[in-house]
Amino acid sequence: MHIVSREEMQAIDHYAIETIGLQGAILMENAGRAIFQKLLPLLKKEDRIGVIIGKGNNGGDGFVIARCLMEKSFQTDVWVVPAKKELTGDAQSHMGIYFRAGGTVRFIQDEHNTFLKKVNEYTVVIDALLGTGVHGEPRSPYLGVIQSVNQSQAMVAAVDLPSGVPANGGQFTHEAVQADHTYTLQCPKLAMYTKPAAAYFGTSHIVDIGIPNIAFREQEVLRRLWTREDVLTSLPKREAFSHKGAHGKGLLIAGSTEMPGAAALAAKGALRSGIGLLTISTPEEIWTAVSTHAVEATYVSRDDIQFDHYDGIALGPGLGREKSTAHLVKKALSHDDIPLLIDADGLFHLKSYIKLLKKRQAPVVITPHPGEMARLTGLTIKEIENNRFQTAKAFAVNHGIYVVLKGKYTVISTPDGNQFVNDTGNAALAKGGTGDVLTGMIFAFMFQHQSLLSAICNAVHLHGMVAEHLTLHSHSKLDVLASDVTQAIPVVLHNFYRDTVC
Ligand SMILES: NC(=O)C1=CN([C@@H]2O[C@H](COP(=O)(O)OP(=O)(O)OC[C@H]3O[C@@H](n4cnc5c(N)ncnc54)[C@H](O)[C@@H]3O)[C@@H](O)[C@H]2O)[C@@H](O)CC1
Ligand SMILES: [K+]
Repeated sequence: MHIVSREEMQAIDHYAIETIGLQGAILMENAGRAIFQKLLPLLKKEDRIGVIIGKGNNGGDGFVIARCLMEKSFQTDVWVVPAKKELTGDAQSHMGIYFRAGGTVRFIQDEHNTFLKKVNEYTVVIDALLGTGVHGEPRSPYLGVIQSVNQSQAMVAAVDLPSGVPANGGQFTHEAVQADHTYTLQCPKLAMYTKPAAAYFGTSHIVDIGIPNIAFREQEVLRRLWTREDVLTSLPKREAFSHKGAHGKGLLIAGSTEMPGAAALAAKGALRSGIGLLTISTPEEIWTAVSTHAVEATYVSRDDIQFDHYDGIALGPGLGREKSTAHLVKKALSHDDIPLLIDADGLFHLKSYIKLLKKRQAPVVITPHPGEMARLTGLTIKEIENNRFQTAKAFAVNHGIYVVLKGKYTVISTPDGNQFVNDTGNAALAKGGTGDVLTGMIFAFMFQHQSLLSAICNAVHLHGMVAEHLTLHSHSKLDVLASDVTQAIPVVLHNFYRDTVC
């Protein structure tokens, strides 16, 4: 499923209407009807429903929903913000259809006080005020209407976007509709996956309005959600006659005397995700501590690493930021025919050797959180958070690497500019150590998947699913530990494999 910016959505609508010939009024009919069908199971006969309509095409969708509600005899008031003559195009057409089908409306300008009273009596409000066409802070009278909707006790169902939320996300401080349900047309907009916009959507529903796939291909939308179906079709098969050497001989350079746990967690993540052979390079003082948790691994001292012996290298978790560990990053980068995964303190050192990235033959994957990304790019964390998609893509393309920008919706960017969004996981993962586990999972998958991209995306997806599994069955979001995540990988993998043919 694609994820689009406001400009991409407008271009896709335009292509569907002008090139394909699927008229805007038909798309609007599809949109309104499809939303109504999805909304129906949530409605009760005794509900008092207010449909609130703005001046653009979002309002037009509202007229279709209002007609569907009327046809099913729901108690509905339709409130219109602009004067009648201000409605144009497809919205005007659907207002006409609604009137000729027997519908009536009330204008907020004419009955402002009645509207304020009524909005508090509704049990359901349909927000069809503003959609992808909004620019900046909602102006009067929209802002006041939005405030009234937010103060009411009604269940609020937003059409396409909660009104006032910018489709592209980014920072905003103005008031916008706080929806309980948002019915997003055709495909998610960027706002659904960015802060603070994501918090306004309530439960999101994707509504198919019939725009043909060719419209997305022609607009070359390079961003999409990585779904369960993607995982099921790309999880690796383990061949019956395969041997340990066929599933990756990996070197994990991680851990320090202060942070032995990071090495253990990354190792455990890799071992639980099917790596064939794992060698861990940590300071010798902590071999015993780490090997208690990763008995299946072998160990090599930092001075004796033979980089060429491995199919891939992961480095960074708990490595430490001392100068003495920086040369390991340089060495790993210099062995440019070996795939490399860099995380945590490895990213700290990477900043000094960033020019080496472009010289490499084999792929590089980095897994920064916003703080690490800020340091790498020279931007602030706020700037990263406000432009997650743009900054991750620019960095991946400029340096020819895969960037896994972690967060509530982890964004995976490829060297050729494609982006994939993960929507699994929850706040249980907002703890030290869970990133180390993810590094291990990605590392192990790198050796076992047909494509590096599906290895990364599957690891991120499953890592999130493990958190969801734990909080669904046995833990609260508070008490999940990174080591619990490593322990629950098997049950989640088992469930996925049960659903595949592998
Ligand atoms: N043919 C299409 O393009 C389709 C569009 N659809 C709907 O149309 C929406 C987009 O329609 P529009 O482009 O007409 O835009 P909107 O309906 O989102 O709103 C545009 C109107 O709001 C005004 N406006 C913009 N910023 C404002 C602000 N800050 N304060 C107050 N008013 C403001 C504009 O002047 C314009 O009149 C989508 O979100 C979707 O709901 C659907 O009907 C499907 C088909
Ligand atoms: K809306």
